Amino acid sequence: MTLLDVDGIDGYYGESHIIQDVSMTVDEGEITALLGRNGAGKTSTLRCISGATPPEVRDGTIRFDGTDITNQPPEDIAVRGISLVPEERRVFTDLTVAENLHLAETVRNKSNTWNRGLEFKDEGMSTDEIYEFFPRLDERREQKAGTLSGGEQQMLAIARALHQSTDLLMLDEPYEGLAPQIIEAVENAIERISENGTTVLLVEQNAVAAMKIADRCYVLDRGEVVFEGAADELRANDEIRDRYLGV
Ligand SMILES: Nc1ncnc2c1ncn2[C@@H]1O[C@H](COP(=O)(O)OP(=O)(O)OP(=O)(O)O)[C@@H](O)[C@H]1O
Repeated sequence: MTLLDVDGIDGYYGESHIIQDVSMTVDEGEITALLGRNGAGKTSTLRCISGATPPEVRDGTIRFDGTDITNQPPEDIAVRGISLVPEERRVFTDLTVAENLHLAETVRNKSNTWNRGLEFKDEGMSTDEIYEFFPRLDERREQKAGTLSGGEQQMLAIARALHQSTDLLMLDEPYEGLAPQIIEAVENAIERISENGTTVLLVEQNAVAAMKIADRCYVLDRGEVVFEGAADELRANDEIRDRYLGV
């Protein structure tokens, strides 16, 4: 079943037409990867979906679970079950792991009442569930987030997102700046999240790593979709990989 349906969107930063007629679907239970070089428009596409502005969507439709969410405020989209872990990870470096998680939980509970009567339809993961899911974070509860490794910080950022009820988890370049063996740990975490029933939209420049765990892939170039297909098809397509991904 299609969970997210992006249908011919055009996204603009002021007069710059950056996202050009982009269509993609994300099926429930799958890991979908959105790939492309630096500046291809991956982050901008995620921002359109999450309701962050800019860019502004001037044409086309974004439907989540059948509902039109195009250009809705980000908090209205979040309560429907879409969670975004942005590229910059946004953990509070001076706070401990436990404090970071506590803060995420507090914000979730508050936004239930703040959101003009809108409510998350389910609870997110509890702190205990999160520690079960990420044993590394459990071991480092009292450690300041700023002293964690890059991979651990990424896991903490993902854990914070899962504190809100999440049907679709969108990850913006989770492997950026991580050493290969750490990438593997984050990969494993994403796979377990997927097996646990959460649909994943993974944005990555590291196409090789993303193709390993993705079911379907989209490749963007200059704000346009230039390939869509199964991860195996992309792996077998030397031309597209060479031309748009450099791998
Ligand atoms: N706030 C902004 N105002 C104007 N142009 C922007 C803005 N943010 C991004 N762009 C432009 O939009 C295009 C796509 O950028 P985007 O960040 O979406 O690409 P990306 O594929 O995510 O690349 P990266 O890996 O560098 O994040 C780029 O040409 C960029 O310069």
